[in-house]
Amino acid sequence: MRTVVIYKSKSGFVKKYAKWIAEELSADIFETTNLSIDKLLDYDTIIYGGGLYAVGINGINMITKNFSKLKNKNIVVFASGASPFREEVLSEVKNKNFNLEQQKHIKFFYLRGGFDYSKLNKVDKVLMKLLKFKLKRKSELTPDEKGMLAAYDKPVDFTRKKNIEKLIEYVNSIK
Ligand SMILES: Cc1cc2nc3c(=O)[nH]c(=O)nc-3n(C[C@H](O)[C@H](O)[C@H](O)COP(=O)(O)O)c2cc1C
Repeated sequence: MRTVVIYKSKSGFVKKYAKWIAEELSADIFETTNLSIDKLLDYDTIIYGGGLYAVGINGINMITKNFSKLKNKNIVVFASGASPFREEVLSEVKNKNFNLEQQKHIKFFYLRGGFDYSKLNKVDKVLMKLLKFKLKRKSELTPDEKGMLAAYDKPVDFTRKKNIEKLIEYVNSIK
């Protein structure tokens, strides 16, 4: 069975997971930039990884817009956000990014990434500055919000190789 890992990563967290996953599965790996959808047709299992940006999975259109071409494949998607894993977050992400048919077909995993303000592009820096401003004006902050504020000054990296175990187990089970 041929497996490919494709990913889109802004500051490197998703890239790190994508590399670990590809190594573990001896799979091919490509960044999605300039990658033609036809290239994916050579594979039986497609693993897509993208960062979470306002609950949207970065670049997921590549899978969802081409779903009719890909639905005879095993599709696995992982998203990496700065927030800790929570069931509610998982459902919110699935509902925002996939329609019902896609939710049934696509196996989804959340692999916690990190946050590094210094690596953001200009637009994301502005967006995150606005969020910082909003958080600073709140009278009470949740522990996650406090963590987020602290991360502006000191980058956080929650990527751990063990986080990929369930995804690897799943892919090996469909081989
Ligand atoms: C503009 C912006 C929006 C974000 N939105 C979310 C979010 O909705 N949920 C979350 O958990 N993390 C969010 N993050 C954090 C990123 O998902 C996190 O840094 C992720 O690890 C990025 O992976 P990448 O650098 O490989 O793209 C956001 C970051 C930025 C800059």
